[in-house]
Formats: sequence, C-alpha cells, structure tokens
Amino acid sequence: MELIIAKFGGTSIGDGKKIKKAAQSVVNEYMKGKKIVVVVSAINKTTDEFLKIIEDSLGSNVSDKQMAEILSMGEMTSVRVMSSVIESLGVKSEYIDPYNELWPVQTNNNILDAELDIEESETKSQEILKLLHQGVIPVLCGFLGKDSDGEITTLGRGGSDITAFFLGHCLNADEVIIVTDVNGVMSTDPNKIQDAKKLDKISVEEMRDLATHGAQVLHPHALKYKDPLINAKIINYKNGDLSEDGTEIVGPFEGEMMKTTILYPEPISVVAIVGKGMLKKTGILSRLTTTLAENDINIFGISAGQNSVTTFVNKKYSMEAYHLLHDMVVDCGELSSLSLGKEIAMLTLESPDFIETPGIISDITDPLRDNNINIVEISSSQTAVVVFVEWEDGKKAYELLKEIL
Ligand SMILES: Nc1ncnc2c1ncn2[C@@H]1O[C@H](COP(=O)(O)OP(=O)(O)O)[C@@H](O)[C@H]1O
Ligand SMILES: N[C@@H](CC(=O)OP(=O)(O)O)C(=O)O
Repeated sequence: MELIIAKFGGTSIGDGKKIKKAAQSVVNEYMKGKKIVVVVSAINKTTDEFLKIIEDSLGSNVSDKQMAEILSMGEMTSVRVMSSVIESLGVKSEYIDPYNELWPVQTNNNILDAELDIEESETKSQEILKLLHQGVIPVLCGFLGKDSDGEITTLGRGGSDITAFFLGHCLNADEVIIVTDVNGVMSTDPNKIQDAKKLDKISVEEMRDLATHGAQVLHPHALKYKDPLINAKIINYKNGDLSEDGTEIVGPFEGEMMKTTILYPEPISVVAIVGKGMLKKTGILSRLTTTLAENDINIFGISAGQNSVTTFVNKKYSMEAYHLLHDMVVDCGELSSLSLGKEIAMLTLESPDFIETPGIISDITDPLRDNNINIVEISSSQTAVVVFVEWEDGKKAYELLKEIL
C-alpha cells in the first residue's frame, strides 16, 4: 500500500478554514487506500510571534532550553488541532509530539540547531509503521526533535521540511508532499516578480542550490534525506488536493547523497586580461563572454578582480580564444593586455554539507599544500568548490581531494 508523507507549512494551515481544507485533503487520500503521515509546522506566523514575545520580554536573557520549549508550543498546538480535525472527519488520528513515547526524531543536544541522530531515529520510526497498519493517521510536529536527555530540540528555522524528508527516508515512503502557499517551485519568488512561471520539474541538485541561495520554498538541508526512489513534489494548499501535480523534485541522480569529486579529464587553459579599474567599466564581462559564445567556446570558470579578469577554457580552444580576446582587447580601448597561461587541471568538489562545514576550504587546501601542490585558482559556492592546479598535479590532487568527502 502506498505511503505518503504530507507536510503542511505554516501558511497552508494559517486559520481554521485552511486547517479543515488540509485535513480533508489528507482524509481524501486515506480514502483512496493510501497510508499517510502528516507533518505540520506551527500555525501561520506563530514561531515569528513567539520570537518577538521572547525578544520583547526576555531579550537575551533566555536559555536555549527555554527558547526551544517556548517555540515548540507552535507545533505542539498545530498537531493537536490537525489531529482533532481529521478525527472530526471520521478517521482515526493520533498526534505525536516529542513527549509521546512514539516520537521518532532523535537529535544531538545542539538545542536550537540540532543535528539528526539518523540510526536512532530510523529505529524509533518503526513504531509509526505500527500505527499506520492500524489505520491511524499519525500527525507529527515538524521542526522539533528530542535529544538523548529527553529535552526538546529544534532543527532550525524552516526545519519542518527536514522533518518531512527525513521521515520519508526513515519510513521508506513512496512520496513526500510539501504543501505551501505557492503553486510549486517557480522561475523566481512569485511574491517578488508576479509573472513568475511554475516549473513542472526541478532536480534535487538545482533545488538544493536555489534553496541555499535563499529561496525559502524548501529548506536546503531537507534534500539531504531525499532518496532517489522516493517521489517528491511541492504543491499549493489552495486546491485542497494532494494529488495535484505542482512541481516534482527529481533525483538525486549520481553519487551517494550528491557528494562528488571530479577531475575534468582534459587540460584547461587560463586567459588573463588586464586593464586598469576594469570592474568599474560597464559591459566588459559581457563583451568577453559574448565573444567566446559567438564562437562556440565554453567558459569553465571566470574570476574578476579590480584590474584583471581570468577566464578558463578547454585547452583545445585556447589559441582561438586567445586570438579572439586579443582582438577584443585592442578594439576595446579600455583594456591593456592579455596573456595565455599554461595548461591546468580542474577539480570540482560538490557536497550539500559544505554549507554547514566550517573550515572546508582549509580542509581542501591543507593536503594540497602538504604535498607541494600549487593552487592556481580556487572558487567556492555554498555547495561546490572548484580548484585549479598545474596539469601535472591533477591526478595527485584528485587522489588527495577525494578523501575529503
Ligand atoms: N523560486 C521560488 N518558487 C516558489 N516560491 C518561492 C521561490 N523563492 C522563494 N519563494 C517563497 O517561498 C515561500 C514559501 O515558503 P515558506 O513561506 O517557508 O512556506 P511554508 O510556510 O509553507 O513553509 C513562498 O511564499 C515564496 O514567497
Ligand atoms: N515553525 C517553524 C518551522 C517551519 O518549518 O515552518 P514553515 O514550514 O512554516 O516554514 C518556523 O517557522 O521556522
């Protein structure tokens, strides 16, 4: 029998009518013969309101334990309301909060930004399966955890998405459905640009990058627990239909939990262009990229400083790029000179954990330094680090860096 996890964000259970619509949508799926686990956030902006009350009444005079206990009341309330409304619609339901002996989400004791204890939670989750077999709809608090001392912890703001995907993993669910206040993942935040378009599909890798750059439609850490075989989608609460399409999140496609180290198999060349104060001049980068694009030359990386821009291209096309960019420099008048460097190797390290790993750059650079490997250039984002080294050091660097992930 199909098992789904349905997570309702604060806005989708923002008032009594919305809660009733949400509960009805759950019951409708149950009536189709599906097993369903419900995860709820705090009603509407309750967590923000609690934070304001704490700020105004206690300032900084509040312990992490007190903070977690106060904030937890948001989800403690919403599970009780949701479960009662489901029961009022004629289906057995049980709310499960961290004080309940069936509570599955175990964490470490980093109270306000707790990390999941995966093994312990996997074991505890099996109790939830028993409830499902009895035909009960369990309703669990999102965002909350419990540490080994039995204290309440929280998974950080927006953490209910983590709860949903993590339970999906622990219970080996068929699908995780995130119910929110937009039609799915859009071409941008629809509250900022109104004619944003809905995407039918997005990959885990793209969604993770979008989320780490601030699109709060999904918590960036939630996708760490998205197993490739578990379907996932983001839908709007407005239609009250958990079967609607929304945006499907597909993947991850390669590598365990998307951690990879790749050595690009061909040599890369660097073309460096200098020009005084070039970043203050408009259109230089666009001219450079257009010149190469019009000649079908792919750019692997680009880094810009006050007086220079370095561009990384496949060595095969480097002479052509060099000549094209030389013509551009001479023609432009605002640039001085350019040089073509020797061949280098490009290594890309990707991991969703980078965002929360202090010192990751030194973890990467230390072994290279210890082995006398010079870094020609390095660039980093929240989930990827790209390192350029001399071509002859490429393989050795790859062996060292693949140990890091
Ligand atoms: N690319 C995007 N697509 C859809 N929504 C986005 C995007 N970027 C940002 N958002 C915002 O994410 C919000 C939904 O997240 P959130 O407010 O945390 O919902 P919930 O309370 O359901 O968890 C939307 O209201 C929208 O403003
Ligand atoms: N209530 C918590 C957890 C959460 O995930 O909320 P939402 O799903 O509404 O973003 C918060 O506001 O941070």
